[in-house]
Amino acid sequence: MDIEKYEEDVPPTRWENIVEFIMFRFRWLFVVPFLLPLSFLFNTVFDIRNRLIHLVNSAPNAHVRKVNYIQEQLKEWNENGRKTKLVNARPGWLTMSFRFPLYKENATKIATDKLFDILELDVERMIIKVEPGVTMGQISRYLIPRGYTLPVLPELDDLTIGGLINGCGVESGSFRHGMFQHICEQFEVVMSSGELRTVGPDPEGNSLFYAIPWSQGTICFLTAATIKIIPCKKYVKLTYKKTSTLNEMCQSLTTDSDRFADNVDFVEALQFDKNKGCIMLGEFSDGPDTDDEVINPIGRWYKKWFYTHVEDLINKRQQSVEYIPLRDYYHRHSRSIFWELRDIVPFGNNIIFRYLMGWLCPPKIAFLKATTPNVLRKLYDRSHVLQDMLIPLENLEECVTLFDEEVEIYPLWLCPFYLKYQPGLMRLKNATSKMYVDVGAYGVTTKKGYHHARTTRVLEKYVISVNGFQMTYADIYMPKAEYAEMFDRTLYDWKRTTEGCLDAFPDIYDKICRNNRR
Ligand SMILES: Cc1cc2nc3c(=O)[nH]c(=O)nc-3n(C[C@H](O)[C@H](O)[C@H](O)COP(=O)(O)OP(=O)(O)OC[C@H]3O[C@@H](n4cnc5c(N)ncnc54)[C@H](O)[C@@H]3O)c2cc1C
Ligand SMILES: NC(=O)C1=CN([C@@H]2O[C@H](COP(=O)(O)OP(=O)(O)OC[C@H]3O[C@@H](n4cnc5c(N)ncnc54)[C@H](OP(=O)(O)O)[C@@H]3O)[C@@H](O)[C@H]2O)C=CC1
Ligand SMILES: CC(C)=CCC[C@@H](C)[C@H]1CC[C@H]2C3=C(CC[C@]12C)[C@@]1(C)CC[C@H](O)C[C@@H]1CC3
Repeated sequence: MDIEKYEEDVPPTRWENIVEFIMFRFRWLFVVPFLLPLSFLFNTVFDIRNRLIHLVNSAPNAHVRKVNYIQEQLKEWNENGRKTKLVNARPGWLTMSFRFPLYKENATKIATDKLFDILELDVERMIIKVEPGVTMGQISRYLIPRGYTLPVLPELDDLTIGGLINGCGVESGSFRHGMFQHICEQFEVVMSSGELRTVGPDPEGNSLFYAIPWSQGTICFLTAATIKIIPCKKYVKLTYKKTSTLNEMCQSLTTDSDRFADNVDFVEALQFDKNKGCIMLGEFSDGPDTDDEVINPIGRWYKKWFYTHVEDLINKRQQSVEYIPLRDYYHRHSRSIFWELRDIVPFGNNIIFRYLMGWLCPPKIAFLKATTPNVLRKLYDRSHVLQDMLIPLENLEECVTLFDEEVEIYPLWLCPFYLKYQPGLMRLKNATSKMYVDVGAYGVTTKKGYHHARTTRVLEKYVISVNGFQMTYADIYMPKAEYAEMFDRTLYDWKRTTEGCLDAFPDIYDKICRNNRR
């Protein structure tokens, strides 16, 4: 029996329960009048700034200066005797996870957060070179009007290149192209010595190239990444297919996740309860061929939240087809922050609210994070689930059944991705590339018997047993030895030893474990 004690074991007093309830139900009183306008203002100003930078093309010159500054910081740290650990300066409230890093408190903060510009687009080599602070929203806004896109472009606007490479990234193009790390061609990095290096999959330097993904900035600082681009079209022709049993979902998703299929560019599924689900197959398209076909610009402010639209469609028909503007498709889960906004602004999907205030949505995730009151954090600590488990597709049925038994949060996000056999932390144990699926559970659970830490441990143990991986932005309770069972540390440890990282950076486990995050 698991007898470990956790913070969440102390039950809230009656008074705390009442305050939590009020804060949870009425948080919108702060979010709607304050955070929505602030988010809108911030996004507008940042967008104007980016357009100006592109116009004057100052980013490449500024990049050299910014990298020099990082090197100077590291030189000084070396001269001072390498006494502290190194971390990125990006403040905790800006990052895409629920937690704040405690490990940054006494560390030396290196200024990678000043690097947030697009450096170069080369359509002959079909690559884009970007700084690590560039976000998915910035990239899609820049590339799509020029006729290109990233093969894997994760949905939330504020995810950064640095986070998706040093953490990980997955999206509906992943069934064909793999994870975010698999579309990267080169990394420009600064080592703890201050040395600037460019590494790629070619034999010279490839071990460093393969060691960086998932390493959470514990080997070197990423200062730029060169990423593959592909041509795109104006629309995605999206076919929604209802599934009526879990078994049907698993069978169909397996058949549909065919990375060699000519007419499928995106695969994603939503499971709405134990039985009902929807598989969505997307294809790049120039638009409808006939007048009967529907264009649905789902990103517009007055449109229903995407996941509710999907559920409505499958409640009416077994199969439907729509044409969605490409950028609207990529950011389909942004407006409702997957399904998190329903708890924060409960009337956010109401038609009147959408028409009047929808254009201000969504609130910036970073602002929500920075302003989460402590009382609410306690409630979230006890009953908010935020987990992405990456498991072989063949285990999907038992995994969803386990999620249903343990957390019972719907919709569940199901995103198949191709996992290449490659060196690095995500190395496959049986040396064969195969189709995996991300099972994502986001939201507050009311499941009886749910215990934030113990339930997560149950899920973690299951994931290890099927050679799966847990996304490291989420709460991780497994001990270090289990982490080393889940992830292959061979290359990582070798690189850390030979590149002088041991005294320079925290160990990866010390960055991701629950104890070192608030
Ligand atoms: C591109 C690249 C370049 C590299 N270059 C170098 C280099 O130049 N120099 C260097 O030192 N390292 C290098 N490494 C790191 C290298 O992966 C590690 O040093 C690793 O320990 C080498 O082990 P291996 O390849 O023999 O076994 P692996 O391929 O790591 O072993 C596969 C699995 O078998 C197990 N295993 C291996 N041998 C045994 C055994 N005898 N008994 C039981 N289990 C076993 C391992 O634990 C592992 O789970 C490089 C790695 C990469 C990816
Ligand atoms: N669809 C998807 O795939 C989604 C993914 N996510 C997760 O969110 C995270 C990304 O969020 P984001 O806010 O962008 O990133 P974060 O700032 O959270 O960074 C994630 C990790 O990467 C490290 N890192 C970031 N930039 C650099 C750099 N330039 N050099 C070295 N290390 C770096 C950070 O180090 P340090 O701790 O020192 O700051 C941190 O450990 C990822 O972990 C991803 O898995 C979340 C939602 C959706
Ligand atoms: C698609 C994948 C792989 C992951 C999606 C994860 C997101 C749903 C979460 C990442 C950061 C989370 C935060 C919140 C909701 C869920 C995420 C966006 C909050 C906005 C929830 C409310 C809190 O007060 C603040 C949280 C900040 C982080």
